[in-house]
Amino acid sequence: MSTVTPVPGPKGSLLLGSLPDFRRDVLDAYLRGWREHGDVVRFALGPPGLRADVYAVFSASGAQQVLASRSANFRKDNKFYEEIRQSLGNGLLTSQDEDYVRQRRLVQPLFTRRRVDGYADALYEEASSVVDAWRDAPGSVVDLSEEMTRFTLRAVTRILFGADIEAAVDVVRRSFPVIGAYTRDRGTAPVAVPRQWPTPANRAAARAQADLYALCDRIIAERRAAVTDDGDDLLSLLSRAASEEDGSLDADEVRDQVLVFLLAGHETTATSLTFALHLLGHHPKEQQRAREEVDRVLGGRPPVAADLDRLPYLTQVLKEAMRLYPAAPAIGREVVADTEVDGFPVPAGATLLVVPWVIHRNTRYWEDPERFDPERFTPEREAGRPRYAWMPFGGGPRACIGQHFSMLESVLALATFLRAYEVESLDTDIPLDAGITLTAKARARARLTARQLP
Ligand code: HEM
Repeated sequence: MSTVTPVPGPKGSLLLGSLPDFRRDVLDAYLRGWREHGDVVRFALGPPGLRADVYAVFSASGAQQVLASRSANFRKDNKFYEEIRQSLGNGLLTSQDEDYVRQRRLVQPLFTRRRVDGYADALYEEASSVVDAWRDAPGSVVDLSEEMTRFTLRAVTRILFGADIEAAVDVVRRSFPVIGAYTRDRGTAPVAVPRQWPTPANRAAARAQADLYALCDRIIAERRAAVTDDGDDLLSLLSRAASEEDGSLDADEVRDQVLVFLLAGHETTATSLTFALHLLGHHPKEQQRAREEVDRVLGGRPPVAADLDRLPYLTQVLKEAMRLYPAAPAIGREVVADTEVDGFPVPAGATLLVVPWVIHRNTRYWEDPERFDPERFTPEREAGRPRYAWMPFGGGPRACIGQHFSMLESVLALATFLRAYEVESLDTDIPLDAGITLTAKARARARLTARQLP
């Protein structure tokens, strides 16, 4: 007979279980769950009779089992992914089975290391135009979150879609937060009213979705009008696949793909960059060390892809920022066969969350976890830690396709920014929003002081 222990967890309120805690501050609810109950925790959400169990995994070994070694037992069939599918379509992030295999095979060539390294010039140009624009910032103060969102969105539309659509910034900034909050709320609600009902939340989400679809259609149409079919960016690749006779991609799939890459390709990296700069702006010593490395390695020349390996301290800073602020704070799955995670039983049909927000703070791997300390990522110290103790990009067969793109973009951008400015953060404790991704809920202001370029 098996001797597995039932999964512990908070009782929560009599009426709604842990749902009010999740609604109030889900990141805090995860952390408290881990502190009080351990590495695998069961949260009961909703009123008795409609209560849904959500299993949360807070250990590196558990994450590895769910995402990699036992990944066949966990699918993207959970409510949260279903909500994303409803809002953003069936692109590479949400698709499964044959659709997924076909889509991934199609876009994979654009994300090989060599190919991504070829985007370095464009990334540097976009980062330089941010640096130029900052010279006119009123009072030399900027909101890092707004600046980084604009930067990453411009970079992704230019590189992946060959488009320069300034209007995209407004539409995306207005629409994605609405979809994010809506997805999170419906994803945890015991019962959600049908999307077609004219409630204020449904109407706002439908409007946001329509605006995003219109934006994607416009990106696709403008691109079609502008070029022949020999482009080699994502949009050209998708359009060619759509016009092939075997119908390997239909028009909706092209739009869904554009939408997913628009979201996944910018908001996440914007969060990493925002918090990397925000943290450096509070830690002048670390900032100075990173800048000295940049000056030493680059001198006066623009950064190139090979500099990623030559800027180890800056990369450590970025990794530490991504540890403290993982852009995907929880990664959801549905359990499809009774199985065990870290020795605890999880039943088929349950929702399961792998939670980098907590794994990145688990004291089993991280001493004094709330402290900003890039030294944690020296090669020696990294080698002493389990692979999944740091996992902002997920892992296993569904790991992030944009990992190298994002790291290259962030390091080149940080090098470009730090070379031109000293950064002083003016806000502490930026409130966070954990919708589809983790974002700053308030401004993260920084005062910039221009430097004499070396
Ligand atoms: C800091 C930056 C980023 C973070 C933290 C991040 C995080 C993640 C995570 C955790 C997953 C796995 C989700 C799951 O297993 O359910 C994922 C998947 C994905 N990411 Fe990223 N991502 C980042 C940047 C990017 C960029 C720059 C792109 C595109 C250019 C991108 C595109 C995607 C796509 C398409 C998937 C789905 C991949 C698949 O299932 O095959 N991401 N990302």
